Amino acid sequence: MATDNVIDIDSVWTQYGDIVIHRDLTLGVHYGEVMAIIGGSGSGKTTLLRLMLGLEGPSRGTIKVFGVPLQGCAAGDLRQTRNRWGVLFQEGALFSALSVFDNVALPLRELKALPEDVIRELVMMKLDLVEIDTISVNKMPAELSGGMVKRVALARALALNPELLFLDEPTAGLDPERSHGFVQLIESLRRALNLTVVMVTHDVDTLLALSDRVAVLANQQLLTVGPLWEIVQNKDPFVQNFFLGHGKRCEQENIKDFRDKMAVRLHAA
Ligand SMILES: Nc1ncnc2c1ncn2[C@@H]1O[C@H](COP(=O)(O)OP(=O)(O)OP(=O)(O)O)[C@@H](O)[C@H]1O
Repeated sequence: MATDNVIDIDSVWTQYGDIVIHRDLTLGVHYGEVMAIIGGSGSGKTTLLRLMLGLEGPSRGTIKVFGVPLQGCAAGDLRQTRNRWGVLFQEGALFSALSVFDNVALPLRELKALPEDVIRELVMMKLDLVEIDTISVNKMPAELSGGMVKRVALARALALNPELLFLDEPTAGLDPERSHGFVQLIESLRRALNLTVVMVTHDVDTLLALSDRVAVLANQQLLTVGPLWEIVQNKDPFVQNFFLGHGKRCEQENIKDFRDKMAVRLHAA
């Protein structure tokens, strides 16, 4: 059945031995939205991300990305589908033995279809997008600040012009100023590149700045999903604790942000 979703998670169970991590979880990610996933430690956020990336299979249920079921599809279809998304792993996860340039070039070289001069042009374009200057192109990851590592990793995630971007704790390890700058960069790029974004985060400021909807995982299930201003009104103790002291701010700022986003979309339509 055709849906308006980029990702369809349908009745998914994840189990390790007797331990159930996800119990009958169903969630759809709409085209063009930023879906944030929150939940307590061990609630299964990273595992859910790994399921959406096809790095693990569920014990039961199905996961489709761009309408392609990740389990049981032909290897070629899976490869093609993977080329339509980019991933920013926690801590950047750059290859320490490769320069900035080679890290970003890697997904392009893996296509085995592009000449080196085209790869050079594309890499420089992506590095420019994430505001990395030409002086840093030949640096090794160990020579970069935490903020630069994130931006290079973002350039690599965008190397193949993805339609879908996965972010795992995008601002973890950054000080508030760098975190704010990085969130602004993601927001401007996702608008400019028309991206659908799925992100796992613990950070309320990141949620406020980026999320259209928030999915809350608790007790092995999807507790609730909706826009932030609606989520903060949920009386579940995890939700109340998560937004402790931020509730009113989330409601006020997010309602305003929600209106702004709607105005942009209505204007664009
Ligand atoms: N391969 C595995 N084998 C056994 N247990 C696993 C495996 N992968 C994850 N788990 C368990 O699944 C649970 C959920 O882990 P997950 O990393 O998804 O949680 P999380 O919500 O991302 O937590 P955190 O916020 O602390 O990173 C944890 O109890 C973890 O120990």
